[in-house]
Amino acid sequence: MDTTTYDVIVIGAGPVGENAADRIVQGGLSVAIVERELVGGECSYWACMPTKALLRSGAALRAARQVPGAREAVTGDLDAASVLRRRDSFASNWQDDGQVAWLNEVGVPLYRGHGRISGARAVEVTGADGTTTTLTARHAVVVATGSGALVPDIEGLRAAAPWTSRDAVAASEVPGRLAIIGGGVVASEMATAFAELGSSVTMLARDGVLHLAEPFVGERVAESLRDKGVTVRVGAEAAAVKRDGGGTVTITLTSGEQVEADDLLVAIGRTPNTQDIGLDTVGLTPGAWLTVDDTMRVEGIGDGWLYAAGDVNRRVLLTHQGKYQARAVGDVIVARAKGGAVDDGRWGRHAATADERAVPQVVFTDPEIASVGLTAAAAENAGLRVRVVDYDLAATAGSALHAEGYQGHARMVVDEDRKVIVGFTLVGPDVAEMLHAATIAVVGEVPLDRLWHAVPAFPTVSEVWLRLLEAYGR
Ligand SMILES: Cc1cc2nc3c(=O)[nH]c(=O)nc-3n(C[C@H](O)[C@H](O)[C@H](O)COP(=O)(O)OP(=O)(O)OC[C@H]3O[C@@H](n4cnc5c(N)ncnc54)[C@H](O)[C@@H]3O)c2cc1C
Ligand SMILES: NC(=O)c1ccc[n+]([C@@H]2O[C@H](COP(=O)([O-])OP(=O)(O)OC[C@H]3O[C@@H](n4cnc5c(N)ncnc54)[C@H](O)[C@@H]3O)[C@@H](O)[C@H]2O)c1
Repeated sequence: MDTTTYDVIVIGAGPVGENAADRIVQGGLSVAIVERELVGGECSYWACMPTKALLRSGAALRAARQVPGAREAVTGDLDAASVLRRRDSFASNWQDDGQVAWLNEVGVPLYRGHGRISGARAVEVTGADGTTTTLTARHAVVVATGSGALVPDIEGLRAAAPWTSRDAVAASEVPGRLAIIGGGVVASEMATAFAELGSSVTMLARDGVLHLAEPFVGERVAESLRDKGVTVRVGAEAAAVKRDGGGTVTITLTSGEQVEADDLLVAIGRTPNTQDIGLDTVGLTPGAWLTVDDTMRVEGIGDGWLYAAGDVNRRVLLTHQGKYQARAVGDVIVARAKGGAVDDGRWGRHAATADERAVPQVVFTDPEIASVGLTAAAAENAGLRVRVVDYDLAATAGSALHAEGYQGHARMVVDEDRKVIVGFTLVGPDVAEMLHAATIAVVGEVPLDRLWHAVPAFPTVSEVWLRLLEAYGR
């Protein structure tokens, strides 16, 4: 058995592990990274990038069809084979050479294999050929092992070989009939993509469509899915699943009704990849999410050598937010190792403060949903004195130019005591790129009377900022 020592060991080379390692090297420490599958993680091969590639062609086609002049030039339907090929290229054909080359470039040695903590500051790596290498860390171990799809205990479900998000994202064919259990982000995006690619989709949205967002979000996405021919069944819950010899899947609902499909996607959330990473060797529970403080240090570990960033700590299951945590964790490990000052107060360099109240997210459905911070309901639940201002995005000059029949909506949630925006939601075509202005307003806690002087250019959809402030009373 080979034993090698580094300042820091990172387990998991997804976007978060890669970024943490990079930051640690930039800080002047040595670091090794352990990866059991593909360097780049879920996001690169089975999540963010390939899903957005699956959705982009449909969005481009819709956009062209909404503008006279361009509309006449578009004569056919989506070419599914071509969409899938483009998806393949955005998943780098499930090869990680490019990302491995990047690790080499930044000076991070890669250990391929399954990583397990084997005691304080020790990680055992088991390679595909069964050989083991023990890595020891002088300062810290960072767990960035991410999450996997959660499959519920529904009678017959596992035996029916359902799709998880990985299967949907990497599908080589478009199923004739696709049923989806779930009404969240994966379910909504995949229902959009497969409906546009030609599947007949049934969505079993037990708790509603995107039900944690502002209420108008789910309403608009559900309406648009129905317009695409998707059967959206809010409140429907699967009780049993069976796949027959011919391959047809039958889902029996708790109401007794049955839904038939060729494939069934389960998209009801995630489970942490912590079942087999040696948590028991340091007194933690295998299979549990890792609870961390604002510097991503795992709670309950002796002298604090263990950190967890990204999906695995459950703070926010988004790539950009995980990478933000990775920057904080990389920098704080370096600071602590070198005896430097630790800036872990609110909005400090070593704290992922934005995770609490300023998380931006774009859901690439039709219409797109772009949101940051708290919904009105969440702000009220947090005890804030809230004022909600709504505006019809279609009433801006920019939106009329952008597309014929543009439909959209904006909501600004104001903390009345501080006169700052704490939440912002946009629904409409191409609103994704408008989100960052709202993120800056929320994170910067920009007072509304100063925001008045941030004048949106004419004629853009961003003029909604002016209209919202006028509606507020400026
Ligand atoms: C379908 C889908 C679409 C998504 N779309 C978006 C989006 O558009 N935008 C967005 O921001 N987020 C999106 N997400 C969420 C995003 O994918 C995750 O938040 C992100 O991948 C988390 O990064 P991570 O590095 O924490 O984990 P992961 O990306 O899961 O990477 C963890 C890595 O650790 C490795 N690993 C695990 N255990 C071990 C072990 N014991 N030893 C060695 N290696 C190990 C894994 O192989 C993996 O490579 C999407 C998620 C899904 C499922
Ligand atoms: N564009 C993006 O940012 C993007 C895209 C896809 C995924 N993601 C991330 O990936 C994560 C996983 O997405 P997801 O859609 O799997 O989870 P989710 O948490 O977004 O949605 C899960 C849905 O399943 C429902 N549900 C839970 N248990 C159920 C059950 N037993 N039966 C039926 N329905 C049930 C919930 O009510 C919810 O609507 C999300 O946290 C999200 O942040 C992000």
